[in-house]
Parts: sequence; structure tokens; C-alpha cells
Amino acid sequence: IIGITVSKAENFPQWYQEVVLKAEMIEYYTEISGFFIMRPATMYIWNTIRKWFQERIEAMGVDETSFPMFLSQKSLEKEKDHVEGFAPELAWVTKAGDKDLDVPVAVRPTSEAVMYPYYSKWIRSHRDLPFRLNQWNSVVRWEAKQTTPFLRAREFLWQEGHTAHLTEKQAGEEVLQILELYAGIYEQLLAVPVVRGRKTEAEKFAGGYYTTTVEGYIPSNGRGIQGATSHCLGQNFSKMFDITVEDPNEKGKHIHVWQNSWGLSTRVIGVMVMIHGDDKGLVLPPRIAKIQSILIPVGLTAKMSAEDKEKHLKHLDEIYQTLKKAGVRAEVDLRDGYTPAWKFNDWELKGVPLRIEFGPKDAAKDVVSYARRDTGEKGTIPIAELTTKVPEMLETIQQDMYNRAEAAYREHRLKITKWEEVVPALDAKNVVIIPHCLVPECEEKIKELTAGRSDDAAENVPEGQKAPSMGMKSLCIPFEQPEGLVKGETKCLNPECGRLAEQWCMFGRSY
Ligand SMILES: O=C1CCCN[C@@H]1CCCn1cnc2ccccc2c1=O
Repeated sequence: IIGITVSKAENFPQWYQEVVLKAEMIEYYTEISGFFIMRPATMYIWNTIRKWFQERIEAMGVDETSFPMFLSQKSLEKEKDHVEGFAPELAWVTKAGDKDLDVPVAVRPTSEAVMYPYYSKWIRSHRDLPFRLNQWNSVVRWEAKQTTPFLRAREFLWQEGHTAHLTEKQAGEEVLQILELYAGIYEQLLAVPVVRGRKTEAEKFAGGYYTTTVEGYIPSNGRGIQGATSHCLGQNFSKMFDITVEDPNEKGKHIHVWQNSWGLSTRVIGVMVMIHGDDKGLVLPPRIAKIQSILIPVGLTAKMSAEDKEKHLKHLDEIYQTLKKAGVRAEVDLRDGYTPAWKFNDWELKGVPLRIEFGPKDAAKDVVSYARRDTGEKGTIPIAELTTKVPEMLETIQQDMYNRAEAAYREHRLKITKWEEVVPALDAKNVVIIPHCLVPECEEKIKELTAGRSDDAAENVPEGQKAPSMGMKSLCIPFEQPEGLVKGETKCLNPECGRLAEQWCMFGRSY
């Protein structure tokens, strides 16, 4: 069996790459770098997320749409001021066949510029509000940085919601409603805890008014990771694209609508793999596992008569049927020519949450033997109790996986009030929450001050090999603010800043 050849603790990047490849989630698209093939194991998870989210936004009155994947120079021009930062990531089509296009078109990196000229056309009266569309699609951003499966790819799947409202208040309510759904995808489906908060001015979507975010944490390297964002765009885009309605209270007067845009991508799958995986491979939370329980016959030795073997497998099939009826996504592995041990490794690599073994010894006692993938715990379950015990155990696994990840995040999210404690905390794989002035220049300074010098003198590291550790960025201003910050008195923690602190702000090394 070709399992994972490195340990998660020893070589995290290599471990991650092996897991997504050997668990058959991803294939590298070697024709063009930065692109990945998403295989059935991945698409099952993505489709589970999509069904969960789609059902809930439909209940909110969001309709589905599908816009073209190309945008014109002209409409890009309308949002040029904030697009310039993104310009290097735009992929352009300049030819069709052997003919140059008179006007090159860009592949969408996001769809504001594609959609909003039509919002302008369709949204005329306040009765058209709230106007809400979402599309499930892929976008292209020609990343210059090193790509990683799920976390940073040049094309990824996401949903992008784009809504218009009459007032800032109505827009603001929806921003948070969607953010809670994003948190729900992480916490209820992926068993991944997230911190909810607002991005600082330096880290928000520049074209927007404010950005709310769910922030994850990767224990293996102590980095923060942006999980999904729900932006209030204010009236910025309705002014750029002339999206107005007649003022219901004042004839002849026009109001620029208040807009939101919100997106969650296949990045969420990478976060789940990184947090829950172990040295045997993927560990899937039961709620998003295509196979929740794999049934494997054991103890079928050669000296067993064909008749006894058949009887045993028939009994196993009854167990399988019982589990299916109980709503468990179960499969039976009857592959010939593979030992039980080989099968155990294979299904552990693929992250199946619960293994059920059934041999003659089990049959004699009317039990099955089980092994939990997350903890390795083994035991037996009376066959008569499978219908209740197996669904219960799957829910327990889901909850335990969340609780362990939540504890790891909580224990590595340190409230710090002494600057000299910051870098040691980062080096110990923590993210920090510090009193901060929220001024962009100060964040830049903090990034410099916390970037580790490449201390080549460090033990047994060849000259110039030790990469300088990156500085910390702001991750979010947590909605849940700790105690102890006295407005007008508490100083920003950056010793070179000197300003007063506005709020507690979470910082960390990040993706
Ligand atoms: O996040 C979201 C959620 C979904 C809808 N769009 C917003 C904002 C996207 C911000 N963004 C991100 N990368 C880009 C890359 C190239 C051009 C433009 C952009 C760009 O506007």
C-alpha cells in the first residue's frame, strides 16, 4: 500500500500534497501549472456544501443566475481604481482561432463588472428591491504566488452572491445573515471552528464599504486563513454602474442602491483536510463523507467451506441493508485478492469515519467490531443495536472532531498586552489578539516588526537556508471583543505607533 510517506508534524506541505493526491481528491493538471483536477471525492464534499447553502439562500429569496465568464475592458474600466491591484491576476483572451480579437476580453476573476451593468438595467423601482442573485461557477485569477490544492489555485469553484437593497441597514442585515451561513458550513458540515469578524481597512475588499469574514486556524503551522467573506459594498458600485431606484418618499429623487457581495470557494475543503487529516491520511467529518461506514469481512480463511463463506457474506449483507435503512451511507468492500489489513489502510487513507469488521468470531457473538477513524478507538456493537448505535457514533465523531479543533484554536488564540510576547507567541504557532489603532500604516509596520530575521546562525541549518518567517497580518476585528481595552486610554500595542487603540484585533501569520 502506498500510504503517506511523511508525518504531518515533520513535513506539513509534503504531507498535505500526498493526502489530497492519495485520497484521490485532486490530480495535478500538469499541462498548465496552478490548475488542479477535482475528483469525485472532492465533488461529493463540494456538492454537499452546495446543497446545504443553496437550500438556505433560496429560503432567503435569493435566485440563481448564470452570467458570461468574460468581461470587457470597458466594464473593467468602471471599477479601475480598485482593480488595478488585481490587474496582474487577470487572464485575457486576445485571439479566436488565428484571428486577433479587436478587443481582448478578460476571464472573470469575480463577476461585479459582468453583472452590474445589467443590475443597472433591471433595477428601476424600489419595488425591485431587495434584488438578490447568486451564481455557482468557477473564476480565474492568474496567481503569481506558489499555488496549493484548494487553498490557492488559478481557477477555483465558488458561489458569488450579489444583492441590492434600499437601505444600508437592510444590506447590513443580509451581510451578517450570509456570514452566519458561512460559519455554519465550517462548523456544522466541516467540523471546523471559525472566528467571525470584520476585516480592517487595510485587509478589506478595496472596492467595498466593509468586509466581514470567517477566519480559520491551521494548528500544524499556526497560521490563520481567511475562510469566506461577506462584503457590504455600500453605494460604491451603484455609483460606478449607475444602479438607482426612485426615492419612495420623494418623487423625482433617485437613490443609489446599497449592495452586498459574498463568496465561499473550494478553499474550504483544503482547510478541512489540513485540520482533520493525520499520518494515515484524510479524516472526514461524517456529515460530508460519501462513505460514512465501510463494512469489511474478516477471518474468511481458505479452510472455511464455500457454504460457510457464502452464509457469512449473506449475514454481512443483512448488516449492510440494516445500516442503509438507518440512513447510514455504508458500503461493503468485497474486493478479492486484498487482505483485510490492506483494505483497512486504503479506507483510512480515504478518510472513512467508521470501519465495521465482521468475522466468524463476531458472528458467533452476534456483534460487529468497529474502529473510529478519528480516534482509532475500537470495540464491538451488538448487531441488534446497529440501527441506533451507528448513527449515534457518527454524530459523536462529528461533534468530537469539532470540539478537538475548537479547543486547538481557542488554546492558540492568545490575548496579548505586552509587545515583547508577540513574536514568541507566533513562533509557538499561535495567532494573537492585541489592542490596535486599526490604521493601515501601523499594520504595515507590524508586518515588518514581526518578520523573523533569517537567523542563519540557527542550529544545524545550512547557510542561507533558514527562510525568514513572515510577518503577521491582521486577520479580523473579532465581533466578540475581549475585555480590558479602555477607549481613550489603552495604547496600540505596536511600540512604534503611539496611537490609542480602537479595538482588539486578531493578527497572525497567514495564507
Ligand atoms: O470576494 C468577493 C465575494 C464574491 C464576489 N466578489 C467579491 C470581491 C472580489 C474581490 N476581487 C478579488 N480578486 C480580483 C482579481 C482580479 C480582479 C478583481 C478582483 C476582485 O474584485
